Amino acid sequence: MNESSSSSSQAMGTIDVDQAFIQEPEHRPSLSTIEGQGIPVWSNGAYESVEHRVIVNSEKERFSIPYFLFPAHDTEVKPLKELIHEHNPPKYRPYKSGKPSLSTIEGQGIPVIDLSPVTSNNPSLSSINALVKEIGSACKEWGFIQVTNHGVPLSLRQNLLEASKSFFAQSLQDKKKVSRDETSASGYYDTEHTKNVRDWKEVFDFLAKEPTLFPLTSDEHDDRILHWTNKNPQYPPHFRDILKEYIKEMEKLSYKLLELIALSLGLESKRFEEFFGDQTSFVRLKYYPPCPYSHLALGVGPHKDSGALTILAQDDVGGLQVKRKTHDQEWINVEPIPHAYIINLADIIQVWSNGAYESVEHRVIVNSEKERFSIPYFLFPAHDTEVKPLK
Ligand SMILES: O=C(O)CCC(=O)C(=O)O
Ligand SMILES: [Fe+2]
Repeated sequence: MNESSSSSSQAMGTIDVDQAFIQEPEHRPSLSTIEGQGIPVWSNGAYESVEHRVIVNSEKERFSIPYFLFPAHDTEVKPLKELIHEHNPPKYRPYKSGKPSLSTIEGQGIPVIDLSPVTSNNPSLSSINALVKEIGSACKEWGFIQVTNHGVPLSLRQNLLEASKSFFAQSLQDKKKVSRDETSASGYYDTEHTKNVRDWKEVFDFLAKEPTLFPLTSDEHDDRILHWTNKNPQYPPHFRDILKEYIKEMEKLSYKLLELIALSLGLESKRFEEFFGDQTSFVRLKYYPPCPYSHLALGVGPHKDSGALTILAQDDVGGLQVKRKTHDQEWINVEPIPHAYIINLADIIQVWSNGAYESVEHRVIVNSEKERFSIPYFLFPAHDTEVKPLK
């Protein structure tokens, strides 16, 4: 099914696997066994592999002896060219055979930092200094942090999560009433691609500032400015109010984080504030439907965030992975910690810090059974900020 027909006629949960969702081999989620890849690929999908299972018996034991026929490890598995023609274009991309290495590991390691020194009353100077140090090493070594005692009311986060679930549970037709369009970057869409591969997700974006000023073109001599406003879904009730309240909390938290990051770099605590007067930040509600092709698709392909930083709430399903910066470059699971926020440094902090703090590659794997919700807040400076290393 091609992309335009899938996006216009069906909700994502029911889409057939599509070339556009298939990840390059090196980006595929890890598999501990190979499934459905030999004959189905060679036959260009004419013969599909079939899901099967073994039930157990309460009284009898059972023995079986499968023989798993695998080709040589260096076989390039792709549809046979005799089976490809105009009416039957290739359905799979080539990949190397062999048992894929277990490419993700359980993730202890991503630092968890308690922000109470900057969220409680009357903190001591020494506790703030210790926190700044902790933030500095987490930024250098990981670029990803989980923070607790961040000051964002739990009830507000839960309300927004519930509102998000109600919104995405609507029919595609209803969601498309607030589709993103050329008049504003705000709204619903389900066709985002990361590095030319379509993500298995739906999103709803809501701008932090109304209007958000954005240049019409990227030409620096063109000073025509767009004034973006938000799409306002009628359902669920109070959606907009909850979003607005949540954004206020994200702003507060982001200013605290910017101060800590500035101090950890040896800068004045308010050094970054001037860039955020007319900020172009936005909150994104994300819905990852269960994916029957979880070994081929990703919720979000490997990428780095392009803003200053991202403050992310994830539910308890898991799926976010970070590429560890150390020599092994392993994908590490970012384990859900109830009520914590995940902070990741993005490209603009990397530039401001002159490379001291790098933005880090991450991705989201999908789950074959469970849906997942997450809420990133992308902190971006004003559109006319000239992003360069601070002198
Ligand atoms: O959903 C997530 O956990 C992370 C999403 C993400 O990385 C992004 O939207 O940039
Ligand atoms: Fe991201």
